[in-house]
Amino acid sequence: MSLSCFDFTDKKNQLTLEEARQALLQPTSAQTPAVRLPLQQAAGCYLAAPIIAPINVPQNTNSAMDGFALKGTELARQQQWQLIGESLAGQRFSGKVEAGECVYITTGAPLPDGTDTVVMVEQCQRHEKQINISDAASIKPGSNVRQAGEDIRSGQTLLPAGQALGSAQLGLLASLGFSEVSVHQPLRVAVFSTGNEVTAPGLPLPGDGIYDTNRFTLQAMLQALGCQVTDLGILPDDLGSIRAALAEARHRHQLVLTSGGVSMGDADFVRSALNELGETRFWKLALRPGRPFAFGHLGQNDAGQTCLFAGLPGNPVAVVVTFMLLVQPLIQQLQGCQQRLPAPWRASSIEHLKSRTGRSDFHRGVFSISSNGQLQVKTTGPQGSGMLTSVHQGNCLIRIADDQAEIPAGAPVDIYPFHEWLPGYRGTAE
Ligand SMILES: Nc1nc2c(c(=O)[nH]1)N[C@H]1C(S)=C(S)[C@@H](COP(=O)(O)OP(=O)(O)OC[C@H]3O[C@@H](n4cnc5c(N)ncnc54)[C@H](O)[C@@H]3O)O[C@H]1N2
Ligand code: MOO
Repeated sequence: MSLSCFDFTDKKNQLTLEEARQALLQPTSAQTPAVRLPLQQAAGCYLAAPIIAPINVPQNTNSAMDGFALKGTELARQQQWQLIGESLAGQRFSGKVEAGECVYITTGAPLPDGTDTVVMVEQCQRHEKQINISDAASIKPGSNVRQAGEDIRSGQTLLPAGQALGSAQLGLLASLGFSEVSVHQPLRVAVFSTGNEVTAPGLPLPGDGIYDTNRFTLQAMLQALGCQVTDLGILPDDLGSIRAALAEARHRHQLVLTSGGVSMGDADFVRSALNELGETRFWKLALRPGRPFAFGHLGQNDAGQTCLFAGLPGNPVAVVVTFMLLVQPLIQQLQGCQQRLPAPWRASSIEHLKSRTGRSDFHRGVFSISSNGQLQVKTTGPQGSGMLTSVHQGNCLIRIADDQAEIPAGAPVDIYPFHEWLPGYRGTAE
Protein backbone atom coordinates (compact mmCIF):
# COMPACT_ATOMS: atom_id res chain seq x y z
CA MET A 1 0.00 0.00 0.00
CA SER A 2 1.26 3.52 -0.75
CA LEU A 3 1.89 5.32 2.52
CA SER A 4 1.54 8.78 1.03
CA CYS A 5 -2.15 8.15 0.40
CA PHE A 6 -2.72 6.26 3.65
CA ASP A 7 -5.92 7.42 5.40
CA PHE A 8 -5.11 7.63 9.10
CA THR A 9 -8.74 8.04 10.13
CA ASP A 10 -9.87 4.89 8.37
CA LYS A 11 -10.06 2.22 11.05
CA LYS A 12 -10.08 -0.57 8.53
CA ASN A 13 -6.99 0.83 6.87
CA GLN A 14 -4.55 -0.02 9.64
CA LEU A 15 -1.17 -1.41 8.65
CA THR A 16 -0.53 -5.04 9.39
CA LEU A 17 2.62 -5.86 11.32
CA GLU A 18 4.34 -6.98 8.13
CA GLU A 19 3.31 -3.83 6.20
CA ALA A 20 4.55 -1.65 9.06
CA ARG A 21 7.86 -3.51 9.16
CA GLN A 22 8.30 -3.06 5.43
CA ALA A 23 7.53 0.65 5.70
CA LEU A 24 9.95 1.02 8.62
CA LEU A 25 12.84 -0.79 7.04
CA GLN A 26 12.80 0.11 3.35
CA PRO A 27 13.14 3.87 3.21
CA THR A 28 15.70 4.01 5.99
CA SER A 29 18.44 1.73 4.83
CA ALA A 30 21.28 4.14 5.72
CA GLN A 31 23.51 2.55 8.30
CA THR A 32 25.53 4.34 10.94
CA PRO A 33 29.19 4.93 9.97
CA ALA A 34 32.03 2.68 11.10
CA VAL A 35 33.95 3.58 14.27
CA ARG A 36 36.79 1.82 16.07
CA LEU A 37 35.94 0.88 19.64
CA PRO A 38 37.94 -0.89 22.34
CA LEU A 39 36.61 -4.44 22.80
CA GLN A 40 35.37 -3.48 26.27
CA GLN A 41 32.95 -0.98 24.70
CA ALA A 42 31.82 -3.05 21.74
CA ALA A 43 29.38 -5.50 23.36
CA GLY A 44 26.07 -5.37 21.50
CA CYS A 45 27.57 -3.60 18.45
CA TYR A 46 27.68 -4.97 14.89
CA LEU A 47 30.86 -5.51 12.90
CA ALA A 48 31.46 -2.93 10.13
CA ALA A 49 33.88 -5.25 8.27
CA PRO A 50 34.61 -8.97 8.25
CA ILE A 51 37.25 -10.31 10.63
CA ILE A 52 40.08 -12.23 8.97
CA ALA A 53 42.25 -14.22 11.39
CA PRO A 54 45.85 -12.86 11.38
CA ILE A 55 47.18 -15.86 13.35
CA ASN A 56 46.42 -19.49 14.10
CA VAL A 57 44.53 -20.23 17.31
CA PRO A 58 46.12 -21.99 19.04
CA GLN A 59 49.36 -20.55 17.73
CA ASN A 60 51.38 -23.73 18.51
CA THR A 61 50.55 -27.39 18.71
CA ASN A 62 50.37 -27.75 22.50
CA SER A 63 49.43 -29.98 25.37
CA ALA A 64 45.84 -30.28 26.62
CA MET A 65 47.01 -31.91 29.88
CA ASP A 66 49.81 -31.86 32.44
CA GLY A 67 51.91 -34.94 31.61
CA PHE A 68 54.80 -36.26 29.55
CA ALA A 69 55.28 -35.56 25.83
CA LEU A 70 56.69 -38.40 23.72
CA LYS A 71 56.47 -40.00 20.31
CA GLY A 72 53.10 -41.84 20.06
CA THR A 73 54.29 -44.77 17.94
CA GLU A 74 56.58 -45.85 20.80
CA LEU A 75 53.61 -46.55 23.10
CA ALA A 76 52.86 -49.87 21.39
CA ARG A 77 56.33 -51.33 22.00
CA GLN A 78 57.81 -49.89 25.21
CA GLN A 79 56.86 -48.91 28.76
CA GLN A 80 59.84 -46.80 29.85
CA TRP A 81 61.11 -43.35 28.77
CA GLN A 82 64.04 -41.15 29.75
CA LEU A 83 63.02 -37.70 31.07
CA ILE A 84 65.26 -35.08 29.39
CA GLY A 85 63.62 -31.76 30.26
CA GLU A 86 60.44 -29.74 30.63
CA SER A 87 58.16 -27.59 28.46
CA LEU A 88 56.15 -25.08 30.46
CA ALA A 89 53.35 -22.81 29.25
CA GLY A 90 55.23 -19.63 28.29
CA GLN A 91 58.66 -21.33 28.43
CA ARG A 92 59.05 -24.02 25.78
CA PHE A 93 61.57 -26.89 25.61
CA SER A 94 63.83 -25.93 22.74
CA GLY A 95 65.72 -29.20 22.18
CA LYS A 96 64.75 -32.22 20.07
CA VAL A 97 63.31 -35.33 21.66
CA GLU A 98 64.90 -38.56 20.37
CA ALA A 99 63.64 -42.16 20.48
CA GLY A 100 62.97 -43.40 24.04
CA GLU A 101 62.97 -39.87 25.50
CA CYS A 102 60.17 -37.75 26.95
CA VAL A 103 59.66 -34.22 28.31
CA TYR A 104 57.53 -33.09 31.25
CA ILE A 105 54.87 -30.72 29.84
CA THR A 106 52.18 -28.50 31.36
CA THR A 107 48.77 -27.71 29.88
CA GLY A 108 49.12 -25.13 27.10
CA ALA A 109 52.89 -25.60 26.62
CA PRO A 110 54.14 -26.14 23.03
CA LEU A 111 54.90 -29.75 22.10
CA PRO A 112 58.67 -30.24 21.72
CA ASP A 113 60.13 -31.32 18.39
CA GLY A 114 59.96 -35.09 17.99
CA THR A 115 56.79 -35.54 20.10
CA ASP A 116 53.15 -35.82 19.14
CA THR A 117 51.45 -37.33 22.19
CA VAL A 118 50.97 -36.40 25.86
CA VAL A 119 50.41 -38.99 28.57
CA MET A 120 48.74 -37.57 31.68
CA VAL A 121 50.79 -37.54 34.91
CA GLU A 122 48.11 -39.74 36.52
CA GLN A 123 49.01 -42.57 34.09
CA CYS A 124 52.78 -42.42 34.76
CA GLN A 125 55.19 -43.41 37.53
CA ARG A 126 58.34 -41.36 37.93
CA HIS A 127 61.63 -42.65 39.35
CA GLU A 128 64.20 -39.87 39.16
CA LYS A 129 64.77 -39.40 35.39
CA GLN A 130 62.86 -42.53 34.39
CA ILE A 131 59.15 -42.47 33.43
CA ASN A 132 57.17 -45.75 33.43
CA ILE A 133 53.76 -46.15 31.82
CA SER A 134 52.31 -49.50 32.82
CA ASP A 135 49.45 -49.60 30.32
CA ALA A 136 51.22 -47.72 27.52
CA ALA A 137 49.79 -49.81 24.66
CA SER A 138 46.25 -48.75 25.55
CA ILE A 139 47.04 -45.03 25.00
CA LYS A 140 46.30 -43.73 21.52
CA PRO A 141 49.09 -41.90 19.71
CA GLY A 142 48.17 -38.23 19.35
CA SER A 143 46.25 -38.15 22.67
CA ASN A 144 45.92 -34.91 24.68
CA VAL A 145 47.32 -32.68 21.97
CA ARG A 146 45.75 -29.53 20.54
CA GLN A 147 46.86 -28.88 17.00
CA ALA A 148 48.02 -25.41 15.87
CA GLY A 149 45.09 -23.68 14.13
CA GLU A 150 42.57 -26.35 15.14
CA ASP A 151 40.15 -23.67 16.41
CA ILE A 152 40.95 -20.81 13.98
CA ARG A 153 43.19 -20.96 10.90
CA SER A 154 45.29 -17.95 9.95
CA GLY A 155 43.67 -16.27 6.91
CA GLN A 156 40.22 -17.66 7.68
CA THR A 157 37.24 -15.26 7.55
CA LEU A 158 36.10 -15.77 11.10
CA LEU A 159 33.20 -13.31 11.44
CA PRO A 160 31.17 -11.61 8.67
CA ALA A 161 30.34 -7.91 8.50
CA GLY A 162 27.10 -7.29 10.39
CA GLN A 163 27.82 -9.94 13.03
CA ALA A 164 26.50 -8.99 16.49
CA LEU A 165 29.21 -8.89 19.12
CA GLY A 166 28.40 -10.81 22.29
CA SER A 167 30.57 -12.56 24.83
CA ALA A 168 31.76 -15.37 22.51
CA GLN A 169 32.59 -13.02 19.61
CA LEU A 170 34.48 -10.52 21.83
CA GLY A 171 36.49 -13.41 23.31
CA LEU A 172 37.32 -14.64 19.80
CA LEU A 173 38.51 -11.17 18.76
CA ALA A 174 40.72 -10.98 21.84
CA SER A 175 42.11 -14.47 21.08
CA LEU A 176 43.29 -13.09 17.73
CA GLY A 177 45.07 -10.19 19.43
CA PHE A 178 42.61 -7.41 18.53
CA SER A 179 42.21 -4.77 21.25
CA GLU A 180 39.87 -2.64 19.10
CA VAL A 181 37.28 -3.48 16.51
CA SER A 182 35.56 -1.61 13.68
CA VAL A 183 31.82 -1.53 14.34
CA HIS A 184 28.84 0.47 13.16
CA GLN A 185 28.55 3.48 15.43
CA PRO A 186 26.06 2.79 18.21
CA LEU A 187 22.84 4.62 17.38
CA ARG A 188 22.21 7.74 19.47
CA VAL A 189 18.66 7.35 20.73
CA ALA A 190 16.67 9.75 22.93
CA VAL A 191 13.81 8.51 25.10
CA PHE A 192 10.92 10.54 26.50
CA SER A 193 7.83 9.58 28.43
CA THR A 194 4.76 11.76 28.05
CA GLY A 195 1.70 12.39 30.20
CA ASN A 196 0.65 14.70 33.02
CA GLU A 197 -0.09 11.69 35.22
CA VAL A 198 3.31 10.10 34.59
CA THR A 199 5.53 10.50 37.67
CA ALA A 200 9.25 9.85 37.99
CA PRO A 201 10.08 6.97 40.36
CA GLY A 202 11.56 8.32 43.59
CA LEU A 203 9.00 11.16 43.84
CA PRO A 204 5.79 10.95 45.87
CA LEU A 205 2.95 9.51 43.77
CA PRO A 206 0.11 12.05 43.30
CA GLY A 207 -3.44 10.74 43.84
CA ASP A 208 -4.07 10.55 40.09
CA GLY A 209 -0.50 9.71 39.12
CA ILE A 210 1.19 6.60 37.76
CA TYR A 211 4.89 5.84 38.02
CA ASP A 212 6.87 6.07 34.81
CA THR A 213 7.56 2.53 33.62
CA ASN A 214 8.26 3.01 29.96
CA ARG A 215 11.47 5.03 30.10
CA PHE A 216 13.04 2.20 32.04
CA THR A 217 11.89 -0.72 29.90
CA LEU A 218 12.88 1.24 26.79
CA GLN A 219 16.33 2.17 28.09
CA ALA A 220 17.06 -1.41 29.12
CA MET A 221 16.02 -2.74 25.71
CA LEU A 222 18.01 -0.04 23.88
CA GLN A 223 21.13 -0.69 25.94
CA ALA A 224 20.85 -4.40 25.23
CA LEU A 225 20.89 -3.51 21.53
CA GLY A 226 24.11 -1.53 22.03
CA CYS A 227 22.55 1.93 21.54
CA GLN A 228 23.85 5.11 23.13
CA VAL A 229 20.78 6.21 25.08
CA THR A 230 19.82 9.65 26.41
CA ASP A 231 17.08 9.78 29.00
CA LEU A 232 15.19 13.02 28.40
CA GLY A 233 12.62 12.57 31.16
CA ILE A 234 8.89 13.15 31.16
CA LEU A 235 7.01 15.65 28.98
CA PRO A 236 3.65 17.18 29.98
CA ASP A 237 0.58 16.82 27.76
CA ASP A 238 1.21 20.13 26.07
CA LEU A 239 1.85 20.57 22.35
CA GLY A 240 4.35 23.42 22.77
CA SER A 241 6.47 21.53 25.30
CA ILE A 242 6.45 18.34 23.26
CA ARG A 243 7.31 20.15 20.03
CA ALA A 244 10.15 22.11 21.66
CA ALA A 245 11.59 19.00 23.31
CA LEU A 246 11.47 16.96 20.10
CA ALA A 247 12.97 19.84 18.10
CA GLU A 248 15.86 20.00 20.56
CA ALA A 249 16.34 16.22 20.70
CA ARG A 250 16.65 15.81 16.93
CA HIS A 251 19.98 17.69 16.92
CA ARG A 252 21.91 15.18 19.00
CA HIS A 253 20.15 11.93 18.09
CA GLN A 254 19.46 9.73 15.12
CA LEU A 255 16.28 8.26 16.60
CA VAL A 256 13.83 9.65 19.15
CA LEU A 257 11.35 7.42 20.99
CA THR A 258 8.39 8.59 23.01
CA SER A 259 5.69 6.66 24.81
CA GLY A 260 2.10 7.80 25.36
CA GLY A 261 0.10 10.64 23.89
CA VAL A 262 -0.12 9.03 20.46
CA SER A 263 -3.74 7.90 20.43
CA MET A 264 -7.03 9.72 19.84
CA GLY A 265 -7.47 11.60 23.13
CA ASP A 266 -7.66 15.39 23.53
CA ALA A 267 -4.26 15.27 25.27
CA ASP A 268 -2.54 13.22 22.59
CA PHE A 269 -0.16 15.77 21.04
CA VAL A 270 2.72 13.63 19.88
CA ARG A 271 1.49 13.21 16.31
CA SER A 272 0.73 16.93 15.94
CA ALA A 273 4.29 17.74 17.03
CA LEU A 274 5.65 15.12 14.64
CA ASN A 275 3.69 16.57 11.72
CA GLU A 276 4.78 20.13 12.52
CA LEU A 277 8.48 19.24 12.73
CA GLY A 278 8.74 16.55 10.09
CA GLU A 279 6.41 13.92 8.74
CA THR A 280 4.27 11.00 9.86
CA ARG A 281 5.05 7.99 7.66
CA PHE A 282 2.39 5.79 9.23
CA TRP A 283 0.20 5.61 12.26
CA LYS A 284 -2.08 2.93 13.62
CA LEU A 285 -1.49 -0.75 13.32
CA ALA A 286 -3.72 -3.81 13.12
CA LEU A 287 -1.94 -4.97 16.25
CA ARG A 288 -2.91 -5.61 19.84
CA PRO A 289 -1.37 -4.45 22.01
CA GLY A 290 0.20 -1.64 20.06
CA ARG A 291 -2.48 -0.16 17.86
CA PRO A 292 -1.52 3.49 18.22
CA PHE A 293 2.07 3.58 16.97
CA ALA A 294 3.40 6.52 14.96
CA PHE A 295 6.49 6.41 12.81
CA GLY A 296 8.10 9.22 10.86
CA HIS A 297 10.90 11.74 11.11
CA LEU A 298 11.56 14.99 12.94
CA GLY A 299 13.31 16.77 10.11
CA GLN A 300 17.06 17.16 9.88
CA ASN A 301 19.60 17.28 12.68
CA ASP A 302 22.73 19.48 12.88
CA ALA A 303 24.68 17.09 10.68
CA GLY A 304 22.02 17.34 7.96
CA GLN A 305 20.73 13.84 8.73
CA THR A 306 17.09 13.00 9.14
CA CYS A 307 16.24 12.16 12.74
CA LEU A 308 13.82 9.25 12.82
CA PHE A 309 10.95 9.10 15.27
CA ALA A 310 8.77 6.37 16.75
CA GLY A 311 5.87 7.28 19.03
CA LEU A 312 5.00 4.20 21.04
CA PRO A 313 1.69 3.72 22.85
CA GLY A 314 1.51 4.58 26.55
CA ASN A 315 0.47 1.20 27.89
CA PRO A 316 3.60 -0.53 29.27
CA VAL A 317 3.00 -3.91 27.58
CA ALA A 318 2.26 -2.19 24.25
CA VAL A 319 5.65 -0.44 24.59
CA VAL A 320 7.49 -3.74 25.01
CA VAL A 321 5.57 -5.49 22.22
CA THR A 322 5.94 -2.70 19.64
CA PHE A 323 9.61 -2.30 20.52
CA MET A 324 10.28 -6.02 20.06
CA LEU A 325 8.40 -6.33 16.79
CA LEU A 326 9.10 -2.98 15.11
CA VAL A 327 11.66 -0.73 16.77
CA GLN A 328 14.19 -3.49 17.32
CA PRO A 329 14.44 -4.51 13.63
CA LEU A 330 14.73 -0.84 12.65
CA ILE A 331 17.58 -0.28 15.11
CA GLN A 332 19.31 -3.46 14.04
CA GLN A 333 19.17 -2.39 10.43
CA LEU A 334 20.50 1.09 11.21
CA GLN A 335 23.33 -0.38 13.29
CA GLY A 336 24.39 -2.65 10.43
CA CYS A 337 23.04 -5.98 11.66
CA GLN A 338 22.96 -8.53 8.84
CA GLN A 339 21.06 -11.21 10.73
CA ARG A 340 17.47 -11.79 9.72
CA LEU A 341 14.59 -11.62 12.18
CA PRO A 342 14.32 -14.98 13.91
CA ALA A 343 11.53 -17.20 12.59
CA PRO A 344 8.69 -17.81 15.05
CA TRP A 345 8.42 -21.27 16.57
CA ARG A 346 5.29 -23.46 16.25
CA ALA A 347 3.75 -24.70 19.50
CA SER A 348 0.53 -26.43 20.40
CA SER A 349 -1.83 -24.14 22.30
CA ILE A 350 -2.91 -25.64 25.64
CA GLU A 351 -5.80 -23.17 25.84
CA HIS A 352 -8.59 -22.02 23.59
CA LEU A 353 -7.55 -18.48 22.54
CA LYS A 354 -9.87 -15.79 21.20
CA SER A 355 -9.14 -12.77 19.04
CA ARG A 356 -10.72 -10.89 16.16
CA THR A 357 -9.89 -11.17 12.49
CA GLY A 358 -8.25 -8.17 10.85
CA ARG A 359 -5.60 -7.70 13.52
CA SER A 360 -2.77 -9.66 15.09
CA ASP A 361 -3.06 -10.28 18.83
CA PHE A 362 0.10 -10.91 20.80
CA HIS A 363 -0.55 -12.63 24.12
CA ARG A 364 2.17 -13.20 26.65
CA GLY A 365 2.73 -16.91 27.03
CA VAL A 366 4.77 -19.61 28.69
CA PHE A 367 6.11 -22.33 26.44
CA SER A 368 7.31 -25.68 27.73
CA ILE A 369 7.92 -29.23 26.56
CA SER A 370 5.05 -31.63 27.28
CA SER A 371 5.61 -35.14 28.72
CA ASN A 372 5.47 -36.54 25.17
CA GLY A 373 8.13 -34.11 23.95
CA GLN A 374 5.85 -31.63 22.16
CA LEU A 375 6.37 -27.86 22.30
CA GLN A 376 3.29 -26.42 24.00
CA VAL A 377 2.21 -22.96 25.14
CA LYS A 378 -0.31 -21.35 27.49
CA THR A 379 -1.00 -17.70 28.27
CA THR A 380 0.24 -16.01 31.42
CA GLY A 381 -3.38 -15.21 32.39
CA PRO A 382 -5.08 -11.81 32.11
CA GLN A 383 -3.71 -9.88 29.12
CA GLY A 384 -4.40 -6.20 29.91
CA SER A 385 -1.85 -4.05 28.10
CA GLY A 386 -1.10 -2.23 31.37
CA MET A 387 -0.15 -5.51 33.10
CA LEU A 388 3.62 -5.66 32.79
CA THR A 389 3.79 -8.68 35.13
CA SER A 390 2.64 -10.70 32.11
CA VAL A 391 5.97 -9.93 30.39
CA HIS A 392 7.91 -10.85 33.54
CA GLN A 393 6.00 -14.10 33.99
CA GLY A 394 6.06 -15.09 30.32
CA ASN A 395 8.84 -16.46 28.16
CA CYS A 396 7.28 -15.72 24.76
CA LEU A 397 4.63 -13.88 22.77
CA ILE A 398 1.83 -15.94 21.24
CA ARG A 399 0.57 -14.59 17.93
CA ILE A 400 -3.05 -14.97 16.92
CA ALA A 401 -2.70 -13.94 13.28
CA ASP A 402 -4.82 -11.41 11.35
CA ASP A 403 -6.95 -14.11 9.72
CA GLN A 404 -7.69 -16.04 12.93
CA ALA A 405 -10.62 -15.29 15.23
CA GLU A 406 -9.64 -18.08 17.60
CA ILE A 407 -7.15 -20.84 18.23
CA PRO A 408 -8.86 -24.02 19.44
CA ALA A 409 -7.11 -25.89 22.28
CA GLY A 410 -4.56 -28.28 20.79
CA ALA A 411 -4.13 -26.26 17.56
CA PRO A 412 -0.70 -25.01 16.43
CA VAL A 413 0.20 -21.36 16.98
CA ASP A 414 3.24 -19.14 16.30
CA ILE A 415 5.28 -18.13 19.32
CA TYR A 416 8.10 -15.56 19.59
CA PRO A 417 10.48 -16.70 22.35
CA PHE A 418 11.67 -13.83 24.55
CA HIS A 419 15.24 -15.16 24.61
CA GLU A 420 15.36 -14.43 20.85
CA TRP A 421 13.08 -11.42 20.67
CA LEU A 422 13.14 -9.41 23.90
CA PRO A 423 16.40 -7.43 24.21
CA GLY A 424 17.90 -7.81 27.68
CA TYR A 425 15.49 -10.65 28.55
CA ARG A 426 15.88 -12.23 31.96
CA GLY A 427 13.56 -15.09 32.87
CA THR A 428 11.53 -15.53 36.03
CA ALA A 429 13.31 -17.07 38.99
CA GLU A 430 11.27 -20.31 38.77
N1 LIG B 1 -10.61 6.38 21.42
C1 LIG B 1 -9.52 5.62 21.48
N2 LIG B 1 -8.92 5.49 22.66
C2 LIG B 1 -7.85 4.71 22.74
C3 LIG B 1 -7.37 4.04 21.61
C4 LIG B 1 -8.02 4.24 20.36
O1 LIG B 1 -7.61 3.71 19.32
N3 LIG B 1 -9.08 5.04 20.35
N4 LIG B 1 -6.31 3.19 21.75
C5 LIG B 1 -6.15 2.62 23.07
C6 LIG B 1 -4.93 1.89 23.10
S1 LIG B 1 -4.92 0.38 22.35
C7 LIG B 1 -3.86 2.33 23.76
S2 LIG B 1 -2.44 1.35 23.82
C8 LIG B 1 -3.80 3.59 24.44
C9 LIG B 1 -2.52 4.31 24.02
O2 LIG B 1 -2.74 5.63 23.93
P1 LIG B 1 -1.59 6.68 24.10
O3 LIG B 1 -0.39 6.26 23.36
O4 LIG B 1 -2.14 7.99 23.75
O5 LIG B 1 -1.17 6.57 25.61
P2 LIG B 1 -1.74 7.35 26.83
O6 LIG B 1 -3.18 7.60 26.66
O7 LIG B 1 -0.88 8.49 27.06
O8 LIG B 1 -1.50 6.26 27.92
C10 LIG B 1 -2.14 5.00 27.90
C11 LIG B 1 -2.01 4.37 29.27
O9 LIG B 1 -0.64 4.15 29.56
C12 LIG B 1 -0.27 4.83 30.75
N5 LIG B 1 1.10 5.35 30.58
C13 LIG B 1 1.47 6.29 29.70
N6 LIG B 1 2.79 6.52 29.81
C14 LIG B 1 3.24 5.72 30.77
C15 LIG B 1 4.52 5.49 31.34
N7 LIG B 1 5.60 6.17 30.91
N8 LIG B 1 4.65 4.57 32.31
C16 LIG B 1 3.57 3.88 32.75
N9 LIG B 1 2.32 4.04 32.22
C17 LIG B 1 2.15 4.95 31.27
C18 LIG B 1 -1.27 5.94 30.88
O10 LIG B 1 -1.39 6.40 32.20
C19 LIG B 1 -2.52 5.26 30.36
O11 LIG B 1 -3.10 4.46 31.38
O12 LIG B 1 -4.93 4.37 24.12
C20 LIG B 1 -6.18 3.66 24.16
N10 LIG B 1 -7.23 4.57 23.96
O1 MOO C 1 -3.23 -1.67 21.52
MO1 MOO C 1 -3.11 -0.91 23.12
O2 MOO C 1 -1.59 -0.77 22.53
O3 MOO C 1 -4.02 -2.32 23.63
O4 MOO C 1 -2.38 -1.36 24.59
